[in-house]
Parts: sequence; C-alpha cells; structure tokens
Amino acid sequence: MTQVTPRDRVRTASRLVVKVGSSSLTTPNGVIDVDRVDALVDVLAARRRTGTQIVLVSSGAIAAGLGPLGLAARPRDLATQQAAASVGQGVLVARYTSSFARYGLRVGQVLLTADDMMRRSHHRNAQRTLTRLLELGIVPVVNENDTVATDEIRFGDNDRLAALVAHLTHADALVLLSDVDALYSGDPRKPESRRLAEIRGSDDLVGVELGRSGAVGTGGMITKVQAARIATGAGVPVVLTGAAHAAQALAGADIGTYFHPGGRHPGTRLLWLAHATTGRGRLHLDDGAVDAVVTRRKSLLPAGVTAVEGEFAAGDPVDLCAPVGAVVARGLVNFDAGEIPELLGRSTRELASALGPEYERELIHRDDIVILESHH
Ligand SMILES: Nc1ncnc2c1ncn2[C@@H]1O[C@H](COP(=O)(O)OP(=O)(O)O)[C@@H](O)[C@H]1O
Ligand SMILES: N[C@@H](CCC(=O)OP(=O)(O)O)C(=O)O
Repeated sequence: MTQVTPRDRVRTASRLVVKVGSSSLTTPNGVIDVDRVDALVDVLAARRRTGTQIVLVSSGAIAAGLGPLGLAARPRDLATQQAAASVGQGVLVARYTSSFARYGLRVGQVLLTADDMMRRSHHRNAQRTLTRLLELGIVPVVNENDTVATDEIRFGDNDRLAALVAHLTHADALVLLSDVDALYSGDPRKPESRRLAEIRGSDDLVGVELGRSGAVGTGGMITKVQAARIATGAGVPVVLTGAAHAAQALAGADIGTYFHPGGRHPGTRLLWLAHATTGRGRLHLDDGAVDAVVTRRKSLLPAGVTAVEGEFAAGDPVDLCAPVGAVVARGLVNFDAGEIPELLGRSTRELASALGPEYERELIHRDDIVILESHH
C-alpha cells in the first residue's frame, strides 16, 4: 500500500496554479528557449488531460523582449523594461499558444496589476474571468501587466502574484518553478548549503539565507518565500522546485521544498497588503480607534484619527499607527491625504451635515483593513 504524504495534495489537486520564472524560459541572450517551453507544456498538458484545471503564471516577458530589441541585458529603467515586456509578452503568449496547441489545448492571456488583486471590484472581476476560463477548459496564462505598472504599484516578480492568484482561484496547490531545485539553507552554490525538504512554519526559516536572483529573474528566494507565506496563510500548500523537475513535483514526489499550508484565515484578499506592500502614508489613531479596528474589527472613522502623514490618494494603502507609534494595521483609504485634516476628530454625522452626504463614509472600510501579524 502506498503511504499517504502531505504532497498528495499536489498529486490529487483538481485546480493547480503553476508559476514559472524568467530564467527557466529564456536563454541568456534574451530569446525564448523553445525546448524548455515545450518541455513544461508537455508536463502541464499531461496533467490537464487527467482533468486538473491549471492556471499558468508565467514570467519572461521582459527577458523575451531583450533579444528582439537588441538589448544585451535587462534594462534598469522602467520605461525600457516596459517596452521589452510589451514586445516579449506577445512573443511569449504566441509560443504558449502553439505549444499547447500540440495537445489541442487553448490558452487565454490574463494580465493583472496589483490593483486588480487589492480592490474589491477589480478582484471580483479577475476572479470571474479566471474561473470562467477554467470552466471553458482554457489554460489561463497570467503575467503582471508590466506595460502599465509603475514602480510604486508594481509586484515586479510573479511569485507573490502567483500566490494571490492561487488564493483568488481557490487552487488546491501552488507550484513555483525556478532555476534552482529547492530552497537551500544558504546560497545553493556553497557546498555547506542543504536542501530544505519541508517548511512547516516561520520557525523553520530562522537562519535560512535568502539571496537575490541570477541574471534575469527578479525576486530571488525572498519573494518565493513571501509567496509561500501568502499561499500557505490562505490554506494553499506550495512546492518550490526546478522547472526541469515539474513532472515529479506535480506527481507529489519528494523533490524541492514543500511548504505546509496553515489554517485559512479571513481577509486573505488583503494578504498582499500585509506582506507585499508598504503604506503610502500614516494615520495616527487614538486608543479607542485602535481597539475598534484591531480588537473589534470595525471600520475606521474620522473621529478616531488624530493626525495624518504623507501624500496619498483615495484607494492607496496607508499604515494605521497606535498612539505609541507602532504600526498595527494597514488599509486602503477612502480619501485623498489633503481631504483628511478637516475630517479629523469629527463624527460622520457632523461631517455629513457640514460637508455633504458623501463625507459620511468611513475613512477605511473594515473589509479593506488587514491587521498586521504581531497584533492578531
Ligand atoms: N537560500 C536559497 N536557496 C535557493 N536559491 C537561492 C537561495 N538564495 C538565493 N537563491 C537564488 O535564487 C534564484 C532564483 O530566483 P530568481 O532568479 O528570481 O528565479 P525565477 O526567475 O525563477 O523567479 C536561484 O537561482 C538562486 O541562485
Ligand atoms: N512580469 C515580469 C516578471 C519579472 C520576473 O523576472 O519575474 P521572475 O522571473 O518570476 O522573478 C516579466 O514577465 O518579465
């Protein structure tokens, strides 16, 4: 009898998100490595044939645009990166389209921004589209919408985006494929570094050296571990391994690193906010407001705010600080920074009668607040 292992959750998953990094898809001179794309698609198509729904989160737009644009290395400036992504994304999706067509499968391109993951209305939109594509038997090929993303709002790496997509689509598992075959205790090129086969929680990561990436990738191990935290925090197990081991990883073999899922906790739409962004400004709360927001999970009203710092626009993430100054929560604010001073300390009813009914809304809706980990 075969033993049941945690990795059976990957082997038996009926919905999988698979993320593949730039370094696994392109050659160092900035063109798509057709053989490696085909090898990956062979594995995904085989799994698709067993009925598993697959969302492919694929990086590589910028890397695949370098060759066509005659660029020797990944450009530093955002505009040229965006130009490269614009050229490369088309090439990449064309390649996936023909590679999946060998198996009679179709792909659908989905380009997402951080906003699409954060804001309620956009979030539902993305969710609806992805779910419909899967129902139609299509393989969604997801990437960040690099051409419109600015430095501030950009993910920059697809690891965290993939974790959010896994949560959004209620995937059973997330598979992160890279050019390294596992998470190691230190730089994998050093002989003393050991493969970490399983991570059960943050304690297992104490002392692990998370380094930067190679030539074409962006996040290195830091963003992969962050992605694993986001996904496991939403109850989704994660396997991290090399793209060359994709078949074994999907079959639940003891390869790479398996991150055990935690219990699902509410508010995971905002995991991005907690893990992957910083506040664009700060709101200082009085004790009553801290209690309302953190303990009673209420919306933040202007009456409990004593001061505002920073330049931000309605919809931006801001940090919520306790009177002693510690950041206790983060939320998506409903007003521009410049509008807030005249609202401070005033009740919503008072504001509505003085300024008009549109000022009766909360400063931050409770669904748009995430309590930072140390304050749970
Ligand atoms: N502790 C570690 N364990 C494994 N790999 C690590 C570690 N620290 C840094 N790395 C580096 O992270 C790289 C993978 O990240 P990245 O280049 O961003 O990949 P991708 O393009 O697949 O997203 C590996 O090539 C490896 O050299
Ligand atoms: N959206 C970008 C992803 C950037 C990137 O290099 O990501 P990754 O290889 O996953 O670290 C692209 O397609 O080029």
